[in-house]
Amino acid sequence: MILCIDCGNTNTVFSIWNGDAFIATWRTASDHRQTADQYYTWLSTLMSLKGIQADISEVIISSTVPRVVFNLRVLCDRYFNCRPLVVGKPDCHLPVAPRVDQGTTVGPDRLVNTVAGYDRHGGDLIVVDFGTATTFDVVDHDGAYIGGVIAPGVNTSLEALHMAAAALPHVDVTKPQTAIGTNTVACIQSGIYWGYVGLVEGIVRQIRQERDRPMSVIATGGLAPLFDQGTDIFDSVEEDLTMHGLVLINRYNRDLTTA
Ligand SMILES: Nc1ncnc2c1ncn2[C@@H]1O[C@H](COP(=O)(O)OP(=O)(O)O)[C@@H](O)[C@H]1O
Ligand SMILES: CC(C)(COP(=O)(O)O)[C@@H](O)C(=O)NCCC(=O)O
Ligand SMILES: [K+]
Repeated sequence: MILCIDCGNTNTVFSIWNGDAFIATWRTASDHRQTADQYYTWLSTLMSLKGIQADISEVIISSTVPRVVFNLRVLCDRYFNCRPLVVGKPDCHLPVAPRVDQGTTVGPDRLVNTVAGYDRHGGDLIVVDFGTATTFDVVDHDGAYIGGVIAPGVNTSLEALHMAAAALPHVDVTKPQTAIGTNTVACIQSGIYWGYVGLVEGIVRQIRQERDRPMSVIATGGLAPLFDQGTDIFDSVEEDLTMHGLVLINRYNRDLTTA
């Protein structure tokens, strides 16, 4: 079985691929202080609760938090007796190289989303990922990542507003029925929700204008389904997109070494 790990700035998601399907997915807060032993205790408990035998033979990691990778490597070495494939490292190959400014490091999550999106939809694609940051990845006709957009994430913006304004509480993001809020919480929720709907629609419009061709738009990340309710800009919402990309990249690299 393959263990796929997607570490974002807020959450780290572990999924187990049995060769045909993901048989389990678990989430923990991203924290570089979490040790290999802590990961394993947590993971093995959840696995035994689901009755999953621990025959993990391969691990692939995408991490937007570089410091987390060290302990994840120790986890693989100590408990799964394998060397993980880490997206973005020189020994992890991608089907198509990104075309960006020389010296730029593209977030591994964005590279993985590109591979997954291209596999499912073909080229000329925009992938919107609602994470700690809201990112837009532009995928060329041949599957290359050619750049995109990084905007503050929905919860990141809410937190910044709460921190900066003495009288504004922390609120949870939901879809308000109306744009006009009649109390403070409703006003903030409207600003965030309809503000992000406008941000996504505006950026997609701008990208399409620059590319001057039809482009599909797919959304992923924890908050994608909520925002999908307020716009018809998305052709699909795919919560498993990053995990799907990790499986593809793992297979691609395995095929290269056995070829
Ligand atoms: N289903 C959900 N409902 C509400 N908030 C969510 C949900 N899933 C994720 N979030 C929030 O969205 C933000 C981004 O989460 P996530 O996609 O895990 O980010 P990252 O990949 O950057 O770690 C976080 O603040 C998280 O708490
Ligand atoms: C933009 C990101 C912070 C998004 O990370 P996330 O919201 O998934 O935690 C991450 O992809 C990153 O650190 N990127 C490096 C710069 C770039 O992609 O151009
Ligand atoms: K992400």
